Amino acid sequence: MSFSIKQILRKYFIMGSQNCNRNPAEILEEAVKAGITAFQFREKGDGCLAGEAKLNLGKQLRAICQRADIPFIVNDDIELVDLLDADGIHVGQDDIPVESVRKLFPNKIVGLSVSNAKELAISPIDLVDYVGAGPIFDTTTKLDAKEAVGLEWITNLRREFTKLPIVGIGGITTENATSVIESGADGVSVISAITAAPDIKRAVTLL
Ligand SMILES: Cc1ncc(COP(=O)(O)OP(=O)(O)O)c(N)n1
Ligand SMILES: Cc1ncsc1CCOP(=O)(O)O
Ligand SMILES: [Mg+2]
Repeated sequence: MSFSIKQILRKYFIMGSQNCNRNPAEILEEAVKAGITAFQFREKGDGCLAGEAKLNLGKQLRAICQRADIPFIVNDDIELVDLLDADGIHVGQDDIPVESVRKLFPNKIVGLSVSNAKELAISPIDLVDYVGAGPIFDTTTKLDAKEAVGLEWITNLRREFTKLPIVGIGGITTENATSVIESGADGVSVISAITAAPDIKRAVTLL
């Protein structure tokens, strides 16, 4: 894979079966064809799969990304990284510490959620490949999401870290995606803007 992290973050699609009202593999295929630049397998929340069913879906989605040469990132689940030969892992502030993740996977993409200055102060930014900043806007997709922090959070992060790869997350739509990039993010990460889109090709193109 020869992409830079900033290119990978451009149109970063996140999804699990709980986000899909039809076959997740079909949705991912359409999103890949439409031009997403990375995918995160996030099987989490009400109605999500577990155990073998989760692994099997992961294998299916991993294969789609492999064929299209799109980076495949696993959310939270350390064990799945090797089982699915993922390109990376995304963790949050309450997940396995970044120091351990980096030790386990010295050569994989590691992403960390950072939602505010307090979290930033305790985050080993030098150990991660990118930061997921948000929720920028209100979202109903993640029930335990923190309060929306607004575009200002992206502006602040960019001012402090001129070179750090940053992706915005939370409530990002085809209408507000430009404002996230204009505030200094390298890309947008979305769930419902793609999974709930009546026309995935159009949604990804607009993003
Ligand atoms: C790109 C990106 N940014 C942030 C998150 C949120 O991670 P986290 O805070 O650990 O919450 P969960 O997704 O695990 O519920 C993310 N997944 N991806
Ligand atoms: C996983 C996650 N982390 C912070 S907000 C969020 C959900 C994003 O979903 P949507 O793009 O539908 O608002
Ligand atoms: Mg997490």
